[in-house]
Amino acid sequence: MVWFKMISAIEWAEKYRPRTLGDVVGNRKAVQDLRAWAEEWQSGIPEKRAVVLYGPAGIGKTSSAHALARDMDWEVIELNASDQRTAGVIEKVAGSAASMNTFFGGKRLIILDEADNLHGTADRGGMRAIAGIIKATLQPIILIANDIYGLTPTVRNICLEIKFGSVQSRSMVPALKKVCEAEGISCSQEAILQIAENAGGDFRSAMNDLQAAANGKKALDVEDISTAGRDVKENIFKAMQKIFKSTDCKRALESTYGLDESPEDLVHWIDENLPIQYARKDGGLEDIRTGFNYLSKADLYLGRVKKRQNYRMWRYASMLMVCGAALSKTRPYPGFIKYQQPSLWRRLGQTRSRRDMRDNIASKIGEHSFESMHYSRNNLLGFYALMLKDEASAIEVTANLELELEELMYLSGSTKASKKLQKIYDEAQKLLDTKKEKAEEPDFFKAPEPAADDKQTTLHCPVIVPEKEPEDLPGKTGASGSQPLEKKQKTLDLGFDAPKGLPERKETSGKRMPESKKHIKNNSFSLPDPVFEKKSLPEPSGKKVSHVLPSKEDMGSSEPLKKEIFNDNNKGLHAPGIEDNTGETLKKAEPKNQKTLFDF
Ligand SMILES: Nc1ncnc2c1ncn2[C@@H]1O[C@H](COP(=O)(O)OP(=O)(O)OP(=O)(O)O)[C@@H](O)[C@H]1O
Repeated sequence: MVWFKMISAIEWAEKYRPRTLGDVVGNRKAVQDLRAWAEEWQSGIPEKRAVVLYGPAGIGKTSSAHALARDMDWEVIELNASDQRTAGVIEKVAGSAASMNTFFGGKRLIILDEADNLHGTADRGGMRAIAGIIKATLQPIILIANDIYGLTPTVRNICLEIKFGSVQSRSMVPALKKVCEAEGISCSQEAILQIAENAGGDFRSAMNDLQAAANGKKALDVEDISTAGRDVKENIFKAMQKIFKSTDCKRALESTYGLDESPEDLVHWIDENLPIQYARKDGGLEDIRTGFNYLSKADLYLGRVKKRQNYRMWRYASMLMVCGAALSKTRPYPGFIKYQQPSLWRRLGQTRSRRDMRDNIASKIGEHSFESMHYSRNNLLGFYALMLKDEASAIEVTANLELELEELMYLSGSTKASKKLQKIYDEAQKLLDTKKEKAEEPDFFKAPEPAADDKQTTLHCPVIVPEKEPEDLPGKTGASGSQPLEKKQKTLDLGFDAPKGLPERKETSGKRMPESKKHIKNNSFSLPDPVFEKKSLPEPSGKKVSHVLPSKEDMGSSEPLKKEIFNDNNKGLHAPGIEDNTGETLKKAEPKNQKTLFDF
């Protein structure tokens, strides 16, 4: 039954999704601004090539974007949160859609839903990719976000910001009525009003509530509507009122049962509001003192719960904090009090984004300097901040760490993106682009990087492998013919494909290599560190042969290596060096009954 309700609830919100901008309920100004921006696109490229629609959930942001496309007769390309939205994917999908014209010359609207939530903050590159696409786009782009501050300042600067507010309940009523009529349900005015008010500005919730209440009914009355509020905060404020205004311990306790707060959270609420509520004009602190006395006892139980993981003791903690706070007053405290959220949470919330920023930068520094994030945060942040004082080194640092503009602001201690910082940032981007281009440039001595989807891996070894199969090579026994060719062919990473069947070169370290070092590694003149890995390759017969990869010394000359590789086909296709000096494989050289520490 519950399952059925959930499925059908989704259906109504979808079924009555606004088709045109005229159907969007409320937010008239936002809709107007959106339409005006779209009209600018009809006569060229507007100053702001993208808009960001932001505001709480369920108020019609996504619907408005789609309705606009329908009104303007634009194609839509959408990248929503369920898609994988890394920088690469964004560039590939949105970037190519933005840079190309449509077949018939019409416009194509690119919608990026939940733009403030690109894989949390893990993919900072995604935001940079978006900024790049917006700056150059030939097609209109709409970003949708709940939290405008979830976008980087760079992206916000280049977008037209359009705020969508909560839908007022009086605007919802006529729209909900229409739905009732369309569904053939007679709904009382009070019932509709109740649903609209319960929704707290979220029109999607109102639609879902209406459908849930009307399920299987022909008429809907106010009694059919669940009056349970949606907003948890409203409940906690009511609970505060019951605790501080009455001396009925039972009622006060009951008011906390339905809360979505654990006793550990509740104690913060009481702790915050007790001195506000029991403050006296005559300066008497007696009630506050008694109240805190009970809170400290409740805190002891909370500590024990944590220590012993015995959650049964929560009940003593709750009893002490709630009843203690309610009964500690010696006289009534009438009048309205604005109860507050625990300031500790507020403070943590306020500094959270800055702490996140600091940690993000520290991890970039850590990666760059091969130090831990913790060490970089405590010891290196200051040095890097000093390096920003000089403009030339600031550009280098920004590029090397791939800092975002706001990270640059943080590290340089600036509260706003000054022209100087913007210049440093732009120069760093240019530097990064040049580096990227250089890395992509086909080098005479460097083989092209294998494509991402190409399952080939390469081994670093300057070997020249003939394009043709080594049929005409002397000493070939035809093993390659009998050996099945693997699709995931492994090659030597000196730029050339290795013969089929060569053992795969494993990454010996899990640590990510910085770009600069990768570049050196990819140079065809650089040799890899020797890799002595035992690998088993299937022999044509199905038997396995153990061997190791060639050592650095063995790979000093490409010509003998080439020959050896192909001359050795009859030995199970292994590269030179797979045998040790005695001519035996390392595996064979291992003493069979070698004792280990555990044997003693
Ligand atoms: N202003 C509105 N006018 C008409 N219908 C609306 C409005 N807001 C929400 N709805 C209804 O709620 C559903 C969800 O709306 P929509 O997806 O546009 O919300 P949203 O603001 O983009 O929310 P989210 O941020 O969660 O994606 C729509 O299918 C539609 O039925």
